[in-house]
Amino acid sequence: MNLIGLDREPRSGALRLDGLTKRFAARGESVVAVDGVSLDIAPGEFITLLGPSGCGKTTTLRIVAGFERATAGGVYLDGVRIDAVPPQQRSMAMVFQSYALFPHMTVYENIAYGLRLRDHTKAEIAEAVKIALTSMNLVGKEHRHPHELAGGEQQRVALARAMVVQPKVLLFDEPLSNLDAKLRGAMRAEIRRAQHMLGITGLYVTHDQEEAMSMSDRIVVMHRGRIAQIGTPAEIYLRPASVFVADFIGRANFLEVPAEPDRGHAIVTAFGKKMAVPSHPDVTAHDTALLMIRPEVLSVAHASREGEGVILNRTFHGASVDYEIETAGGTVTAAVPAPHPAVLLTEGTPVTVTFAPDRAYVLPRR
Ligand SMILES: Nc1ncnc2c1ncn2[C@@H]1O[C@H](COP(=O)(O)OP(=O)(O)OP(=O)(O)O)[C@@H](O)[C@H]1O
Repeated sequence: MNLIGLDREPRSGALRLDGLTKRFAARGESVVAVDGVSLDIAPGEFITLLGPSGCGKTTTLRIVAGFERATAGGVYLDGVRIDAVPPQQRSMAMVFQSYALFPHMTVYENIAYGLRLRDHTKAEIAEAVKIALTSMNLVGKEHRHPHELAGGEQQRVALARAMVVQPKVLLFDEPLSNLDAKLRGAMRAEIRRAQHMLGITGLYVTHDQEEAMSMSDRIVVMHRGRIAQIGTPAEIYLRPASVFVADFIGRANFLEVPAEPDRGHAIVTAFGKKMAVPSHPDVTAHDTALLMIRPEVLSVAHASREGEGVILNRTFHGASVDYEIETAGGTVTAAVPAPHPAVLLTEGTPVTVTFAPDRAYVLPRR
């Protein structure tokens, strides 16, 4: 998208959060919403703040946008501290869950709004809006008002309006929560495509782990105002820094096992077999640790004699089947690709339970 205002240097948009802390006074009590958050975001990177309700992600985003002032710490854009810069002068644009479109303006006027506030000719604006309309698949809708559009279309207008002014940073506050699941999937891809094409840095807030995983270059998992882990989606999913992260990102079985550390691995016994499993560095000798096995990592097969477990329950999901299995180490869930109906295992079936050790992970119990 070749929009106007491409006068900024191509690799700008480096964002630094340095020890951000935010305290709110609520009913005579002090609430620490954000607690020493430090983060470096590279130009053009797409970062997601992910965490449960109340973990401080929205407050962090609002501080970056300038809607909220940090109690301590600072925000830097391309090395310049911007805490005192008003929101509209930060070279950032925000996309909200509620779309926040101007209801009395047409699609065209909504998208053109930010450009009209700047020094652009009518022809430049028309050209930029046309490109934005095309790229967001809104051609033919330019004369409609927001209430004449579907939710997904409204969000595309909001996105076009934010991008057309060529900000250095795009901020997203749960922008897809009001859309149905299928549309959400399509919009994730559209947001990523547009953000990548324009090379704009993206900071995205969500509590939806699947959304974070499918969109982000890196995910920042937050817990009680602090960063619990920063990493690529794969790092966070496969090598979580804590039980909290493992549990929050997707589903996980946790088996309590004695563990002996051994060069980045831990020697554990699971389902009657001794094995070396990749291990968190904080697992120490003689620890009782937690062996994390994602449900899709477990293989289940009918045992001709006594197996490692017995099927307690089966849930058919279409593409996969969940089996709840009682084992000596506790009840585990296995998610296996849906087989031919004749091969579905039934309750009470004795089964063997196996997994590839390098697809599991040992965490300290803490
Ligand atoms: N204006 C405010 N006054 C008092 N407390 C606030 C204010 N804004 C947020 N908080 C508190 O700060 C904490 C973090 O809130 P925040 O909205 O940042 O979390 P969140 O992770 O975005 O949650 P959600 O997904 O529910 O929006 C919460 O305990 C919240 O109640």
